[in-house]
Amino acid sequence: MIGRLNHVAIAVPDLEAASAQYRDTLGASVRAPQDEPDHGVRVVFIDLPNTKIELLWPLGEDSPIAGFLAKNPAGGIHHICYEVDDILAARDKLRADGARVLGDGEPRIGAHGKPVLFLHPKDFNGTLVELEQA
Ligand SMILES: CC[C@H](C(=O)O)C(=O)SCCNC(=O)CCNC(=O)[C@H](O)C(C)(C)COP(=O)(O)OP(=O)(O)OC[C@H]1O[C@@H](n2cnc3c(N)ncnc32)[C@H](O)[C@@H]1OP(=O)(O)O
Ligand SMILES: [Co+2]
Repeated sequence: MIGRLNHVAIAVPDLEAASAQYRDTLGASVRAPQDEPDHGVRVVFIDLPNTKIELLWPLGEDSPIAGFLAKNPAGGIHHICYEVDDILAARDKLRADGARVLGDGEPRIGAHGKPVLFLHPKDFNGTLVELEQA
């Protein structure tokens, strides 16, 4: 079911500093910030030869990453995103296997304009998993 690793997301306390570090110190290709108000984050994508890094910064009062940053003030790996061919079929199988699909279970459009879903970290070895329709 899961396919390519689409991105690894890192929550950061300072998006400009993290972007500059990846661009200047690590010599990576860093895209411009994009606000995702529906998801309560501002994101910066970093293109790697085999996947992407998604830097996440909280946008708005009730950002879903605010709690994570409060617990991890220096930042940290927040989630991993796998691609799936059919996100609704994936959702239904995951539910049938007892995994918790977050939110109301309906895919929402993510940062790449594709439907995404999130799976509870407690069901996947303490790792928040995002699925993105390939
Ligand atoms: C623009 C879209 C973009 C894209 O790629 O397309 C994105 O990726 S948007 C990313 C931001 N959106 C989300 O993360 C949505 C899904 N996340 C959630 O619904 C919440 O963050 C949730 C439910 C995972 C955690 O909620 P909260 O922060 O309120 O913490 P809880 O106390 O409810 O957490 C319960 C339990 O889980 C642990 N936890 C929380 N976040 C993570 C995490 N990122 N990785 C691993 N574990 C996590 C938390 O520590 C609690 O554990 P406990 O042992 O009970 O303390
Ligand atoms: Co993501």
